[in-house]
Formats: sequence, structure tokens, C-alpha cells
Amino acid sequence: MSTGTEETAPPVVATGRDAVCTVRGLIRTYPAGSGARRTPARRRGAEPAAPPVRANDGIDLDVGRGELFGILGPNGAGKTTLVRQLTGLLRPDAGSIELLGHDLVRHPDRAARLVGYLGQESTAFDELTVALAAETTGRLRGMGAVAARAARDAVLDELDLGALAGRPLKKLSGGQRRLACFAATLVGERPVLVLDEPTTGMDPVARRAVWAAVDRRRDESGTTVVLVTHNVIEAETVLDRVAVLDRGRVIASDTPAGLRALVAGEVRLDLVWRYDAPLGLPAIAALRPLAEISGRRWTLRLPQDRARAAVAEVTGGPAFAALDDFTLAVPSLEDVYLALGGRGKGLTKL
Ligand SMILES: Nc1ncnc2c1ncn2[C@@H]1O[C@H](COP(=O)(O)OP(=O)(O)OP(=O)(O)O)[C@@H](O)[C@H]1O
Repeated sequence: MSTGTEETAPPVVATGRDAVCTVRGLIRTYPAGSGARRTPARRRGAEPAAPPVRANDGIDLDVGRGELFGILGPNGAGKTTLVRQLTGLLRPDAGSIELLGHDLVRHPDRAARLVGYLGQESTAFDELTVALAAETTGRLRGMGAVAARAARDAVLDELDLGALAGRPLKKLSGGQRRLACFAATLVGERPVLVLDEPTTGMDPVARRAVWAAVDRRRDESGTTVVLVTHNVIEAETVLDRVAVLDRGRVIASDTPAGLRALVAGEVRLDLVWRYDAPLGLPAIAALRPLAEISGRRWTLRLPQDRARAAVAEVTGGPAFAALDDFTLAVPSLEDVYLALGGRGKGLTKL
């Protein structure tokens, strides 16, 4: 696909090693009273202003060339704040960001030429049709009209969006709109893609199309991908490495397998009771202090031997009649997050 980006992208400066993105000591605080939900009443001082929020609190990251690098963390961990700085849309208070050899703190404008960014909310193109959104992105990225139309056709074809090409984005379902915005992000190929929860709301077919398109660009162009996600299963399947964020800090960074090895000796046992747990049974009462309780669900993270014994206790005796469901699973990145002391309720999006 001819994109014409070669004419518009700033030169890729050699970094001396295979790093595409190096972040050091990144700090970003939202000032007191800032945020979208600042009501007129609050502005008049009728309500106390919200305190300042340190959304990124000294973040270090190294993303290698061609990596699919994940940023995983619970709601409010600071993921979107981080990627908005990586894409030049938000200025850090302190710290450095080097992207393909460019200092993005001094030159945030350069990010637009290096990064294809799919944000969480993409409403800018809502009035446009799917085809026009893709073509307009190409034009905004400096492509000529012919090249932009060719790139549009190629990407709509690749993502099987031909049937929706003439529909305005605002009239599509959430998953369809997300796929259309992803398609537009790919036009005018950038060496780095930053995707903030790209597959939210998509059905499995669309999800597969997204990951196939990402893989193709990594294979053919060595594209580097930074992915923000809540989806632990997706993260474990697609990511090369992952940084786990909690309250604005990176609490771990490794391959998914390397992180899971931190809790390799454990298994997770989920018990769902029909009604109340049968606490009159001593074996069940003994498990209670070890369980994280959410309604009728008990989640236990136990050494393998202890988990085996617990399964025998709940399935072999009178407790079984009180049980609605149970599962035994190897640890996931969710368990790693909790074992590392993550203070959110977990990684699952609320
Ligand atoms: N514009 C803003 N003004 C004030 N506070 C903000 C603003 N944007 C984000 N925050 C706060 O900064 C913190 C980090 O928010 P951020 O959106 O970066 O988290 P996140 O990890 O992307 O969350 P989610 O997974 O829910 O999207 C949160 O406490 C949030 O409430």
C-alpha cells in the first residue's frame, strides 16, 4: 500500500539501541478541581473542588522495536494519561519521553507523524461515513488524494468493512464504530500504533480481524504496538511484554509468562454458593478467612496442595449440596496484579 508517509514523517533518529520508546520519571498531576464533571455549581464554589490527582507518578518504560507492549491496570490506574503523553496530546509535569529518537516533551507535535493513536473515545469523525473517516485520516496525515483513497479501500477491504463504508459512524453499533475507527487509525501507516482498548464492544470476528491486521503490520513493516487493556485473557494471548500499572506507578514489567511465574505455585479456586455459604461445616468455616468474598462467590488463591484438599472438602462432603458452581484455574495476570499488591479491586473493567 502506498501511503505517501515517507514524505511527511520526520526522520527516525538512531537511538543507539533497539528502543522505540523510552520513558523516564514521568509525572502528570491533574490540578485540583479539574476534570470533565466540573459542574456550574462547582465552578461557583457551591461544592468543594476535587483534590489534585497524581495520575502518573514516576513512570519508567522501555518499548522495543516491533514489540506488542501492553499497559494493564485497573480503572483509574493512569493508563490513558500515560498514552496521551506518548501521543503528544498531554504534557507531562516532569520526566522524559523519547520516541524513535525524538524528544516528545520538547516536541509533542512530532508524535502525530510517528504514532497512529486510537483513543478510548473517538467521536471526532462521528458525522463522517466509514469511508470518509478513513480517507480523511489519510489526507490529514499528508497523503495525496489518490493515495488516501487507495489506502482507504485497502483497509476497508482488509477489515471487511465494505458493507458499512457508506454509513455515518454515529449510526453504527459500538463494536462497528470501534472497528471503523481502528481502520482509520491504520491509514497512512505509522511506525508506532498506540491502541487504547481497541477491541471494546467487538464481537469475536471483529476482534480476530483487529489482531490479524496488527500482526500483518508487525510482520511486514516491523510496526511497534502499545496496547492499553483491561482484558487479561487478551493480554496473555497477544502481548510480548506488559507493564502493570497501579495508582500511577509501574508495579511490574515482564512477559506475561514471566509475570505469571511470580505466582506459579498457586492456583485459583472459585466457589459459587447457591445461597449462603454453609459456615456450620468446619471445613468451610476454615476456608472463609482465606477467601475474597463477592456476594455468593468466594475466590481463593492457594498453594496447589491446599487447593486440592479444599476441592476434596467442598465436593466430597455435605458442602457439595450448597454449591452452585466451582472452577479451579491456573493463575492469570489478574492474580499476579493482586499478588503484587495492586490496590484496585482487580483488572476487570467495571
Ligand atoms: N481530565 C482529568 N481531570 C482530573 N482528573 C483526571 C482527568 N483525567 C483522568 N483523571 C484522573 O486521573 C486518574 C487516572 O486516570 P486515567 O484515565 O489515566 O486512568 P485509566 O487507567 O486510563 O482508567 P480507565 O481504565 O478507567 O480508563 C484517575 O484518578 C482519574 O480520575
